[in-house]
Formats: sequence, structure tokens, C-alpha cells
Amino acid sequence: DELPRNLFESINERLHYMEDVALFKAVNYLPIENVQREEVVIEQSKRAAFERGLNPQSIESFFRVQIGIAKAIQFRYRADLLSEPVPKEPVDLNDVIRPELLRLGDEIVSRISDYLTRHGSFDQVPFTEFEAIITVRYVTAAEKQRLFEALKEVEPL
Ligand SMILES: O=C(O)C(=O)C[C@]1(C(=O)O)C=C[C@@H](O)C=C1
Repeated sequence: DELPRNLFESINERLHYMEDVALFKAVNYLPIENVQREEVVIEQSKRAAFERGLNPQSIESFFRVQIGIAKAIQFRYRADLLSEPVPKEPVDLNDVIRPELLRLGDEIVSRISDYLTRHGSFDQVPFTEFEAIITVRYVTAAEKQRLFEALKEVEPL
């Protein structure tokens, strides 16, 4: 019956922020990859998973795929920024974007949990439904596939 559209929209929203992240880092000469920050994001996702009755290890794997794609988006956009004028006023990474990313991470975990509670698995959801909602430019078709596969691996405690 119902599709996890809200979940897919939250995933898309998280990926959409990566252009703002990349712009902030480009104008401030910061590296794209921040391993320490990734661990903060992963730890929070595992805590949220446990609270929502999901296997933290399976959420960690899904978040690692999301973060990998987040970095790929940032590298592609940063390359474009080398030959374009700065398109807008950057949004502050620490004060604005990172808190939003943590909030969206919690929202993604709770929406996965809600869907699995009602439907047991994502097996009945066609990839085309996911693909249609992930509209962020700089995400490849192969990355969408990998992200959807990782989502389907998330399991209850
Ligand atoms: O917070 C950042 O700096 C981001 O770029 C976001 C993010 C993430 O997806 O959470 C992605 C790449 C970084 O290595 C760390 C975290």
C-alpha cells in the first residue's frame, strides 16, 4: 500500500544540503572530508537506531553509504565552483547546516523504523519510486542504486 515517500524526501533533503556544505567549505578553503565529523554522525545514527528498535550495525552501513555519496556530491560541485562565480551567500556549516544534518539523520532513522514496523521490509517498494524522489543534481544513477540497496539491508534489532 503506502510508499515511504516521506522517508525518501528526507534522504533527498539530506543530500541536497551537500551543495551548501561544499560552497561553505570552498569559500573557507576547508577540506571536504572530515573523518571526525563522520564518526559523530555515525554514532548519533546508531544511538537513534537503537532507540527506534533498529539494528545499529545495519544503520551504520546505510549511513556510511549516504556519507560516501555526500562527499562525491561535494567533490563534483566543488569542481564546478572552480570555474563559476560564487553563486550565493554561503550558509554557516557549524551553526546551521550540521545541526540540520543531525536532525535529518534522526528523521531518516525514525521514518525507516516506522515503515519497517508497518511493512516488515522495503522489498515491495520499486526502485523507480525512490529514484523519482532523489532529485539532487550530482548524484549518479549508480549511487542511487547503491543507496537503495543499503536501505533495504536495514533490519530490526
Ligand atoms: O559535516 C560535514 O562537513 C559534511 O560534509 C557532511 C558529512 C555527512 O554526510 O554527514 C559528509 C562528509 C564529511 O566527511 C562529514 C560529514
